[in-house]
Amino acid sequence: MSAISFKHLTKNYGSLFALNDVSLDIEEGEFFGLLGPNGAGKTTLISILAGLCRPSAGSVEVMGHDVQTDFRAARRLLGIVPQELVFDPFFTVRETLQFQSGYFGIKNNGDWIDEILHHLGLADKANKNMRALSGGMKRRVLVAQALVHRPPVIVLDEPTAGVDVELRQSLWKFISRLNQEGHTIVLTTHYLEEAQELCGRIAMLKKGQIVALDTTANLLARVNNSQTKDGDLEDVFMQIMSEGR
Ligand SMILES: Nc1ncnc2c1ncn2[C@@H]1O[C@H](COP(=O)(O)OP(=O)(O)OP(=O)(O)O)[C@@H](O)[C@H]1O
Repeated sequence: MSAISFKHLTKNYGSLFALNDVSLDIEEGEFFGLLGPNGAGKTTLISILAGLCRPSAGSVEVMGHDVQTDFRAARRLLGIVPQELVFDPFFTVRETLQFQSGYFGIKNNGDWIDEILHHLGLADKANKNMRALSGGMKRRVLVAQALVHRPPVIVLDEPTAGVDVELRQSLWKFISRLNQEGHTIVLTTHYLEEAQELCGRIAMLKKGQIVALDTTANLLARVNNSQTKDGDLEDVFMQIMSEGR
């Protein structure tokens, strides 16, 4: 069974097709990268997956559960780290995570919350109000929030935008560990060197369509190395995006 299965997914706003007949299967245990320029449709794809946006046509399943007809089961299997920082400023970090656990009907989640706080370098911020945190710290809480219910599938939408080097490294170490433990990871990022280092397989989106889907190694091998630096995903990306213009 696939971790995530997008089936003939289309989303249009009038004549603008944010997604145009996208089909894609992400297998259990993969570290998968979703790349594309601004406006390619990455966030739309994730919003439909999260049940925040309805497709115009097609469907999505998370481990066999349809995100529309079987929303609760599908949502429980997913941990989503959104791009935008949205919080209740009056809660502390710990309260935010306890509240999120309650949303999934989980009680006595303190040990796991402590573990997440520790791995994300948030332990000393646990009792601070959300409004008192810096942007980078708030982003760490977003990651923590996505993990409170121990979801097998974790989706990160540009998690390192505006984040310092130290957090990037600790975040990737933690996420890689979760992947090694069997979690499926889906990542969107504009930092191609991160995708190159972390992702086993990559889909590239352009104007709502998949224009490349392959292992990272095969994508890197695609570009003629006499023209480019050896094995640089940025060159591959630029070449693929310029094709068929
Ligand atoms: N509510 C909406 N109404 C109209 N058009 C929209 C709406 N939401 C998204 N779009 C359009 O759909 C297209 C895909 O947007 P989307 O946010 O999915 O791209 P993205 O790949 O996530 O881009 P970025 O890298 O900038 O985050 C864009 O052209 C965008 O302007």
